[in-house]
Amino acid sequence: MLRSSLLTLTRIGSNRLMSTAAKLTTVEVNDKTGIATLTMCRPPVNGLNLELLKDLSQSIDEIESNKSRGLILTSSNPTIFSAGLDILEMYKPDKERIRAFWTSLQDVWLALYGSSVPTAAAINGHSPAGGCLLATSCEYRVMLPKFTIGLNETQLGIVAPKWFMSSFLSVLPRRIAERALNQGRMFTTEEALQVGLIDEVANTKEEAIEKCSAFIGSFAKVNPLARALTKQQFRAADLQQLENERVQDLEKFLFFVNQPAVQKGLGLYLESLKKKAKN
Ligand SMILES: CCCCC/C=C\CCC/C=C/CC(=O)SCCNC(=O)CCNC(=O)[C@H](O)C(C)(C)COP(=O)(O)OP(=O)(O)OC[C@H]1O[C@@H](n2cnc3c(N)ncnc32)[C@H](O)[C@@H]1OP(=O)(O)O
Repeated sequence: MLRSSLLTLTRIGSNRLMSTAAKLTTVEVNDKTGIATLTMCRPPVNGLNLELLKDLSQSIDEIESNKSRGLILTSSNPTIFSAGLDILEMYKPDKERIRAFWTSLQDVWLALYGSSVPTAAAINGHSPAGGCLLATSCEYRVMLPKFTIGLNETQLGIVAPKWFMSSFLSVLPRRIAERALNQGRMFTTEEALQVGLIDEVANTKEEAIEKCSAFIGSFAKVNPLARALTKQQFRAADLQQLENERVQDLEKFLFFVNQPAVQKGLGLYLESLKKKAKN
């Protein structure tokens, strides 16, 4: 398979480390637990661009087909889980590339939210927008203190599509989810724990991974097929909705993102990020 030819396999202690040639993600399988840790490593902020999304897709597929016992998603950056979609993909976009970009984001969501293996996110840094989408696509979340997480799209003058809302709603009560989305609210770790957006707090990345592993281990005595089918039944309606509307969803995104007012807003937001970075 093409994927195999892109992979290098290294052994670190009892762990197997698989990394893609471009190294935007690594997959490390713990030989004792059989759990795969999928790490995003795209400096400076794990912005989800086309290449990172393609890597994520391939890594999730790899983990599914290797029959790992579970998947833990995390980041190699010590303060940022993911800054969400790379705004440079949406600002003054290239016509063909932006289509591939959005289609890859749909692929990642379908693969992660619909994954047959237990999934958990070790959120070791800030996790706005697309970062929050990835975290809420997993079944369990452990976050480090003093970071923020949420769907802040309305703050940028953009709208979270229905399937972003599905992930959010699979975690939060409807009333809290609706208000937070309308406000574009970012929750601190403590607030996120209080509303149930995350499940646990850990003091270090290692501790977060241990807690994620313990969650995945809680299924050890459950029949894997029964567990996977039960999870998929819970998520089937959300997944089917995007499967049915993929093309319309892409066209809606392209129409929306190409509106002059949206382009202007994205340009101003990028400038503000760059100014902040300089100060
Ligand atoms: C009705 C139908 C609707 C249909 C659909 C319509 C619309 C589409 C919806 C699209 C959905 C989008 C979801 C998203 O994910 S949008 C992205 C949202 N992300 C953010 O708002 C995060 C912005 N970033 C930050 O808040 C911070 O950078 C941080 C992640 C908290 C990290 O802070 P810090 O460590 O201080 O780092 P800096 O801020 O200095 O950043 C370093 C560097 O990285 C650049 N950068 C940061 N985030 C992004 C990004 N998301 N995309 C591109 N670039 C980013 C930042 O500009 C700095 O760059 P320079 O070093 O070059 O200055």
